Amino acid sequence: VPVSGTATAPHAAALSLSPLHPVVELAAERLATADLVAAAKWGTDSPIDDPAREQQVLDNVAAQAQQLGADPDEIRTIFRDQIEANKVVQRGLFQRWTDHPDEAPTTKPDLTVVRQQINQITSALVQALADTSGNRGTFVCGPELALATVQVHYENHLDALHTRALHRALPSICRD
Ligand SMILES: O=C(O)C(=O)C[C@]1(C(=O)O)C=C[C@@H](O)C=C1
Repeated sequence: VPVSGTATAPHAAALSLSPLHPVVELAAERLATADLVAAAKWGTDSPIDDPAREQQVLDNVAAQAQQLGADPDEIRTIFRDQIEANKVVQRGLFQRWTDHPDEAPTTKPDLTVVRQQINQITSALVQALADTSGNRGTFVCGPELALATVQVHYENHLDALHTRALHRALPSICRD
């Protein structure tokens, strides 16, 4: 079944009824990195909130949007939500690890390496957003977003925390 025109997104091949599936899938993949970020920061002086890094992410996505002919301000707004959602997961995990120290991570990923991974997903997500610009402005955007969210939820076996965060990531995807 031919789906949306997102040949550049690696996961666009997934069978889906929703053209927004790649967008929601990449948002979920970006949220999955929050587990690694949290593990990298746990027990260190690095705070969950890093405004300088956020600025860097937002400036990068705006520049990429411009190159793709997408609206930089719209992409910035969408990524403010991706970042807030990422922090929902990080805070949730810190709380869990504080309450249950036996569940805390025993290995510490390198934050620099994790951020390179985030950069790749971020870039693929900007591309998917540019590819679906038309879809995101129609009256069926909401239903298509809801359908893709249900599908990604089941495909990725999201737990309650990541489900809550995914919903935090999506309010700015549809234009109206
Ligand atoms: O890179 C980090 O330190 C992260 O926590 C990830 C991230 C993001 O989503 O890009 C989220 C929160 C921080 O304030 C900065 C960036």
